Amino acid sequence: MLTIYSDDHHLHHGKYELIDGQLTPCFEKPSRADMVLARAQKVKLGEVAAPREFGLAPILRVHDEGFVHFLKDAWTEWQAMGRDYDMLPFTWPNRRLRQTIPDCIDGKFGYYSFDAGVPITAGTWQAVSSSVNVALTGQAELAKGARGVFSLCRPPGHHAAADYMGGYCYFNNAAIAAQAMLDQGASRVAILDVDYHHGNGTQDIFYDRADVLFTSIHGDPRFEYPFFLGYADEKGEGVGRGFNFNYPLAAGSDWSAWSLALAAACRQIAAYAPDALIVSLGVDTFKEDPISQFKLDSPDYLRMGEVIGALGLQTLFVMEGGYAVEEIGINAINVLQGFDSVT
Ligand SMILES: NCCCCCC(=O)NO
Ligand SMILES: [Zn+2]
Repeated sequence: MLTIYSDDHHLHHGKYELIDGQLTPCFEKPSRADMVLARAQKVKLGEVAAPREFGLAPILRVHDEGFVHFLKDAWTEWQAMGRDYDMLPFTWPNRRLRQTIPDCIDGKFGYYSFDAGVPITAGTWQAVSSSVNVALTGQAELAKGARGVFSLCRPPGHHAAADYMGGYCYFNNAAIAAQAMLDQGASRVAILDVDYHHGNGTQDIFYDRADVLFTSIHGDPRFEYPFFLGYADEKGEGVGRGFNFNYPLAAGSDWSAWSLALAAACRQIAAYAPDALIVSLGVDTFKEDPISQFKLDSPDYLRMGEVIGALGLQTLFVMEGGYAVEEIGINAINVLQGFDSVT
């Protein structure tokens, strides 16, 4: 399987995130993608190609213009205030507060984010732009007829909605790739989000649409981030009703429980008969993941890939989460090898 990868992800390395009441060294760090790339090369998964440049147009097909330009100019504006350390938001427009965009960068950052998991640094803009180009180059390769392509995106994207970032995500790589497929003539695209966390951003982007089916298997939001989306009763709205399926699972879920949800999601995907499938590939479902509470083991990822491959769909895998750095490469590439093993 072809892998699309850019070294530009090294330009984004936040120092701290606010989690569990403490400023904590970022779990979302460059070594994650380095380990996945190393594993792909070690097992000779296939060619590794650099991304092509697609510019802002495909990003603006998904994200709000004000949001995009905030992200583009943020670091410069931050530095102009004499701040040479990472940006982090610290206040958000909650219920009954004005949904207005302040002039002050701290207010703007709060308006365009939903948690304190999105440090912005000098290199963040370049890194997130390249991460989108990695997804779009993968989509372009799929459009040439490839059965499966791996877009090794970093930073990840599935928590990012049209006008807010969060959970280590800035631009929604998978959503931008899905929209590109539709803009190039696809009628229906299915997204399967296997990350441990609900893809609230992806769901939000396509929630009122029938041309993208969103399915997600994740930690139950009653106990797990992102808490405020990802419940089973979220089915879509308007013409999008019936095209959103959430499979929240209890803490401690292992392959026996997780695979049942995967089978259910695959039944929905097969019935939808999409032109292509995008998999938001997070492997923070791993039993040793430091911030997650599922119990999948490395061999389970081979089986995951086999089940996805059995759908018989052209598939773009877009890297999302996974923080057990020693095993992230094995687990992510196991999915792709499992997919490739299905003929
Ligand atoms: N800072 C709270 C947890 C962020 C989760 C990031 C992730 O892996 N999402 O899939
Ligand atoms: Zn995750």
